Amino acid sequence: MTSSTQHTATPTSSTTLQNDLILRTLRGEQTERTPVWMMRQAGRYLPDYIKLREKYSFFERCETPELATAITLQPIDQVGVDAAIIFSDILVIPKAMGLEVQLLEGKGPFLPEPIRQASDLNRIHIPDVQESLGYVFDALRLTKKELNGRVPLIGFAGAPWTLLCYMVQGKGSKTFDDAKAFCYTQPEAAHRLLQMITDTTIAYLKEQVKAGADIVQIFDSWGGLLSPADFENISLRYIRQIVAALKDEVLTIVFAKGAWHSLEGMAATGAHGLGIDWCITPALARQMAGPKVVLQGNFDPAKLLAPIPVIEQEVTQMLAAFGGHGHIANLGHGILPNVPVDHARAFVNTVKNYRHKA
Ligand SMILES: Cc1c2[nH]c(c1CCC(=O)O)Cc1[nH]c(c(CCC(=O)O)c1C)Cc1[nH]c(c(CCC(=O)O)c1C)Cc1[nH]c(c(C)c1CCC(=O)O)C2
Repeated sequence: MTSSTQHTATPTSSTTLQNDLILRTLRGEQTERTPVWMMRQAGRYLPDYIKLREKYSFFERCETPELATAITLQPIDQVGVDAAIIFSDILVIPKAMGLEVQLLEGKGPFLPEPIRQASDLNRIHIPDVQESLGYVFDALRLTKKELNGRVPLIGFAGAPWTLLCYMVQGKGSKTFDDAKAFCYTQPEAAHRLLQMITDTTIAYLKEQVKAGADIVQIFDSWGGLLSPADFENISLRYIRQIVAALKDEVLTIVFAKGAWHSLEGMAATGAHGLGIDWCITPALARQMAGPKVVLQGNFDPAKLLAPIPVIEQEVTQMLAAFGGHGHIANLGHGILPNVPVDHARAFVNTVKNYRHKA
């Protein structure tokens, strides 16, 4: 292990990294093979994670840097992905802003006192991120040290719209209709909330970069619930602010699930990479996003439940469809909890063994 002094981030330099494939890809360089990682790779489907879950609550796991680091490293050691993503959650932001957030076993997030009207905004604030989220930065620093240059480290945050969904609805939902109703009936309060989340997220991600994140990804898991016009007005305009504030300091990836209609607008934010799900072909995504931006995705996570030979065949087809350049192999959404570890490994190894024919 290297020195115990604090890590000084050098986000654009990869000289100390043994595997910098994903960084070079995001910078637009041609690489010897396609890099690969999996959204939600830390946790859920890994037996060692499930053991930790019996001993510590979800937020204990997030807030104890030694636990967060151990969980972050599990897929590096056990599945062989080309990047680590810090173990944390998008809901640490609503918590830091002053809302109570619970994670109910088997049920998901629960916020007992959600935001429902303008006066509720008095209950939340833009936090000092060092004070309220210092544990995330500690976890990033410790993970960076433990990784010892093996692979780059990805930091992340939820997009403001996706965080509003949980802060207003108070729990998971297929439609987030209370969150939408809030935006459509009280637009002034909704935009005030979105701006507060945006300001917090910018400060938060900047500190993640200082603590060692080589890449930051913005997860807009519920972007696809909005019409193209509403996506622009409620989601993309805030993502644009976040990317603008970060893109000269760190490599950025925007993943707005289901919002493929706005790939052109997302590319125009200047993000280095855009995540896509399995409901769009690589060719159409490339056409919409333009030639420059890197595309990340887009394997259907449920297909990891298929037999291994099927996974190998379908991953090979996906890689061919992306054409070899400007692509980071990933799933089109998070890995499912019931995926066998050797199926996840088959996904990763198929990418690693594939060579695109010139
Ligand atoms: C919407 C969202 C959340 N959290 C996240 C998103 C965006 C990505 C997506 O759409 O999947 C992001 C997230 N959550 C977690 C990570 C860790 C890093 C990684 O492995 O990618 C990341 C990147 C850990 C977690 N966050 C959570 C778990 C599972 C809880 C547990 O294992 O006890 C993990 C490993 C809990 C969580 N947190 C959230 C939900 C809906 C749930 C419950 C259902 C679920 O398991 O996904 C909110």
